Amino acid sequence: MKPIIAPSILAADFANLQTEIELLNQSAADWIHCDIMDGRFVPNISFGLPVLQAVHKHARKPLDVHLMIADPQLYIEQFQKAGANSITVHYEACPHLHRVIEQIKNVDCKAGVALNPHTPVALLEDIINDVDLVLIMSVNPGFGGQKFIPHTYTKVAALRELIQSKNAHALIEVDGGVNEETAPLLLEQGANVLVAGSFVFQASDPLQTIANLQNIAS
Ligand SMILES: O=C(CO)[C@@H](O)[C@H](O)COP(=O)(O)O
Repeated sequence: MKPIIAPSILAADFANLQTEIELLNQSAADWIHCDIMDGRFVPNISFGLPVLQAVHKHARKPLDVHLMIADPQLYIEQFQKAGANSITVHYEACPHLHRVIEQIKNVDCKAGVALNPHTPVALLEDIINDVDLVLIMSVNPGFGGQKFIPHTYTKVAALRELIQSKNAHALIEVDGGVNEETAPLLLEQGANVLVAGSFVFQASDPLQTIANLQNIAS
């Protein structure tokens, strides 16, 4: 099966965001990945609700919202209203993760949980049947254009095993340093969704780059 490709607009030209969204509309991208950073959970600030609303006005693909924020439970309804189709919160930011996942589902969004590079997949054992996707960070969250952490391959394989052993249906999404070298190996280990920022937006031909990612045989 072809992977789901979710270009991350963190790497887009924010001064020409409408043009960048139109480009993704014309591309083979399946989702548009939106990275929300608050300067608290991660040491960077990206954009928030008004920008997401603006993106939603032009986007013709589902918005995959990745909340890299502290206290995400306070903002779930607002992000859904701003246009999110899926909302992913960090395991490390949610002492009451099950409750937040329910909150996301109650507003009819797909619910995801993200793991930082140091957080083991095994910690998801008791929540894996409740989530629609698991996002494995393959860089430390906060910045685009970082070097891929190779241990991610093992984590993807471990997550695939966990999902199979629990008869769960969560998608495996990988985010950070995805490119033509890392993508085929990630798919081999069982990844279903590839997030790519700089690899897409810094390419000379972003449309072809997205199509190539989607056509990698796993
Ligand atoms: O969440 C993040 C960074 O925290 C990612 O979505 C990055 O935006 C991916 O960027 P590249 O590594 O593909 O440039």
